[in-house]
This record gives sequence, structure tokens and C-alpha cells, in this order.
Amino acid sequence: MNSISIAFIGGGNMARALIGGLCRGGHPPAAIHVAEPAAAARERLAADHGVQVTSNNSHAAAGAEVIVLAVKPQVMDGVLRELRSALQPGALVISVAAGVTLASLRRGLGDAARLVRAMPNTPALFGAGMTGLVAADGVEPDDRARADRVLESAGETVWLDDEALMDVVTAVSGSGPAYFFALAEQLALAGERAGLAPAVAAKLARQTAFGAGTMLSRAEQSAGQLREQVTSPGGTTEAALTALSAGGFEDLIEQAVSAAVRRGRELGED
Ligand SMILES: NC(=O)C1=CN([C@@H]2O[C@H](COP(=O)(O)OP(=O)(O)OC[C@H]3O[C@@H](n4cnc5c(N)ncnc54)[C@H](O)[C@@H]3O)[C@@H](O)[C@H]2O)C=CC1
Ligand SMILES: O=C(O)[C@@H]1CCC=N1
Repeated sequence: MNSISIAFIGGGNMARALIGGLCRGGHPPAAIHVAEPAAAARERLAADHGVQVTSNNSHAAAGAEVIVLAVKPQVMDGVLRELRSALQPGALVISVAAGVTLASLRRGLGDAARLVRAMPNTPALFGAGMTGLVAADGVEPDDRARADRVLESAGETVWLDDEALMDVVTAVSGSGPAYFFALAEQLALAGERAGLAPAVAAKLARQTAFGAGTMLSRAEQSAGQLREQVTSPGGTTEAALTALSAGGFEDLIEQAVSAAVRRGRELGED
């Protein structure tokens, strides 16, 4: 794995998280090239991770065995046009762009391109990411293994057969960290309003999120069972969860995921 040469096109938040995960996992920074137009972002990537940086997408892609497209969906068409003639034979292209379909990647890069669509998330930075993947027709088992080797250094992977479900993966795990961060923010603010010092409230919320996440990932019980273990009948947690339900918590989560799914589909149509 360590010798795979990887080019990132776009060096923003998601690329940084994946690069961080790769480097922590032992991938040599010299084998990672990043094409990024913003000089400040290039300098930060080079300083933080020691990766090779350039402003030229084609140069970055030219020698790479795996090319990760980490640009916004809105600029993807232009990027594909640039890269079409720069890919080396057999190169695997992994797009992480929300909503951008394999068909549109194929239109942009041509019939010969080996294409995988992926939806990672930012906890990749600490090797705690979750990535959903779907392969285009013609992708060989070796290509899938290559995609796995790149993305497993950032966390867990799951392959889907039905590309339509990628918008749901995006809504659940791609955007999902933001929902948990928003909850931690609001929990800390509520603690502050109830009298805690801001730093104390923030520490309680962060460490509680960490503890809950650790239990979710390590305990054998389901999320529901873990919730029940905290909820003493007639106790404080029950009072809080009843207030959440009365405020429409379950419906709100459903609406939030539906809104993200819809937006993913719209991004694919732009
Ligand atoms: N941020 C997240 O949590 C996740 C993001 N994604 C996907 O990753 C992609 C990038 O998102 P972020 O990193 O959040 O955005 P970002 O805005 O932080 O990064 C995009 C980067 O692309 C660069 N860029 C713009 N035009 C370019 C061009 N023509 N060629 C090369 N680079 C160019 C920008 O300067 C910027 O640094 C999006 O398609 C998004 O859907 C997927 C999963 C999670
Ligand atoms: O918000 C977005 O569009 C991207 C995709 C998933 C997370 N961030």
C-alpha cells in the first residue's frame, strides 16, 4: 500500500482529512501529490504533512496510480476536462464529490477511465472515517482493492451495489459528523445558559461526545440499548429525551436526512 502514488485534485477540508489519515497510517508523504489553486492551502498542506503540492491539476495527476477528486461538485466538469488527457493508463479515479454520478464522471473522463465514487467523512483525519463506495462498470477487483487500501487508512469502508444509495450515504455519514458537532455545540450552550463556565460546558460536551462515540464503536450493544442503559425510569435522562421527542426530534432527524438526500440529488443535476 505504501508505494501507491496518490494525487489529490483539490486540497480543501476533505482532502486534508484523507491526507491526514493516510499519513498517520504510514503512507509516505512523498507519494502524495496535491493540486490546489489556493497558495495558503498548498503551504499548509506541505507544512503539516510534507506532501508534494502544485497548482497544476494535470501535473499532479500525470504520474499517479490513484487520483482522488476532492473538488466541489460545481467545478467538477472543468476539472474532468483538464484531467482527461493527463491520466496514466490504468489509473484509478476516485471521486468524493457529493451528488456527482459515475455517469457524469464517465462523460468527463471517457470510456477508458477506471472510476469509483466514494463518500468519506472528515473523521478520516484521525483514522476514524466512514466511507461508502460504489464502482463503475469495468472496475476490476484489483481496482476495488486499491480503493480500499487508500480509504481504509482513513477508517471503515462499505461497498454499495446501487449508486442511487450514495446520496443516502452522503446524508447519513458524509454530512453526519456535522450533526454530532451541532449537538455538541448546543449541549455546551445549554450548559452555559444553565450556569456553567463556557470552558467547562465545552469540555463536558466534547468529552461526553467522545465517550458516547467510543461506546458506539466498541460496545456490543446497539445505539438503542446503550441509550436505554443511561435512561433510568423516572430519571433525568427520561425527562430530557421526553422533551426531545415532544419537540419533534425523531421527525427532525428524518427531515434533515431527507433534505441532505434531496440536495445531493440536486448537486448531481447541476
Ligand atoms: N467536507 C466534508 O465533510 C466532505 C466533503 N466531501 C466532498 O469533498 C469535496 C470537497 O469538499 P471540501 O473539501 O469540503 O471543500 P473545500 O472547499 O474545503 O475544498 C475544495 C478545494 O478545491 C479547490 N479547488 C477549487 N477549484 C479547483 C480546481 N479547479 N482544481 C483543483 N482544486 C480546486 C479549492 O481551492 C478548495 O481548497 C466536495 O465535492 C464535497 O462534496 C465529501 C465528503 C465529506
Ligand atoms: O456538505 C457537503 O456537501 C459535503 C458532502 C458531505 C459533507 N460535506
